[in-house]
Amino acid sequence: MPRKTSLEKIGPYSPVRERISRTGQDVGLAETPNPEECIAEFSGVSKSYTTGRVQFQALRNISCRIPKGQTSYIFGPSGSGKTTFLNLLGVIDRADNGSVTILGTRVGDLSDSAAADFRLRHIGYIFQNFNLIPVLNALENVEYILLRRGLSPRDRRERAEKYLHAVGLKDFLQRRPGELSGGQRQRVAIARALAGEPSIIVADEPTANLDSRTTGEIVDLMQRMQDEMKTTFVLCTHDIDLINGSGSLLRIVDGQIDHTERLS
Ligand SMILES: Nc1ncnc2c1ncn2[C@@H]1O[C@H](COP(=O)(O)OP(=O)(O)OP(=O)(O)O)[C@@H](O)[C@H]1O
Repeated sequence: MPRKTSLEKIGPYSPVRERISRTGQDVGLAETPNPEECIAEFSGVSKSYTTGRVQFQALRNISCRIPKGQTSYIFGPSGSGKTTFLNLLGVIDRADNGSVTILGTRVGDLSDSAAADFRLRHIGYIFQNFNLIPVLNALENVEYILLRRGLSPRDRRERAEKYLHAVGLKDFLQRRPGELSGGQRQRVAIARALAGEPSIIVADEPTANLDSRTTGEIVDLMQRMQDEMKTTFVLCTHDIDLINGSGSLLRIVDGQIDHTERLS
């Protein structure tokens, strides 16, 4: 029987088959990019949550690598463990077992204050509900992260303007989040994530609160920013339409990675 191509193995997600061109090569966990081409590695990672007396295993013995300078899509149905995965990669939470290594640092071994410092220096975040500070305007929202990183007022202003211009908000710098559309708010959040010039940007369902036209614009923007700046983006979604362009796909089902794919 002929060997199934990797996209055929994706099975019920037929839009992927239709929409994504590919190398046809199933990467396979053992063959995922060489360690030197990777920015992060999960090794035997498990994570469970306890509610009352019930324990739920959200991630089971996950091993994978995240390639540097590309977009990786963490794709899977609701409840499959995508956010849990992203929280470990974003150093927001710690694994129960196994290790998460980012830029050569086993982040689970860091103290709370060292983890906070690591997040500030290396990770940018984009959330589905934008998480902007309502009393600050667009410029100040972006400057705030740079203030925390110790940039001078002049450097903060220059850098915040540069990234807000890059995401198409040149004329909206003085607007507060409440005076911006959903798409514009997410553009501010993307500018904020980029402005810190982090090693990795993690984006958890970044278009979940946007209409389909705005979703397309935001997806294109993130792709363009990734192409131009060669930042590593890791984006989790249950929406196949977000998977656009090149990079890697990791599908999570029931807390396990059941498929990896190099996209082109
Ligand atoms: N803090 C928590 N306490 C208890 N259970 C949790 C907690 N966080 C997540 N879970 C459970 O762990 C599982 C994985 O959740 P997770 O949010 O990682 O999935 P997801 O793939 O991101 O889902 P969605 O696409 O719906 O956001 C789910 O069954 C969820 O109910």
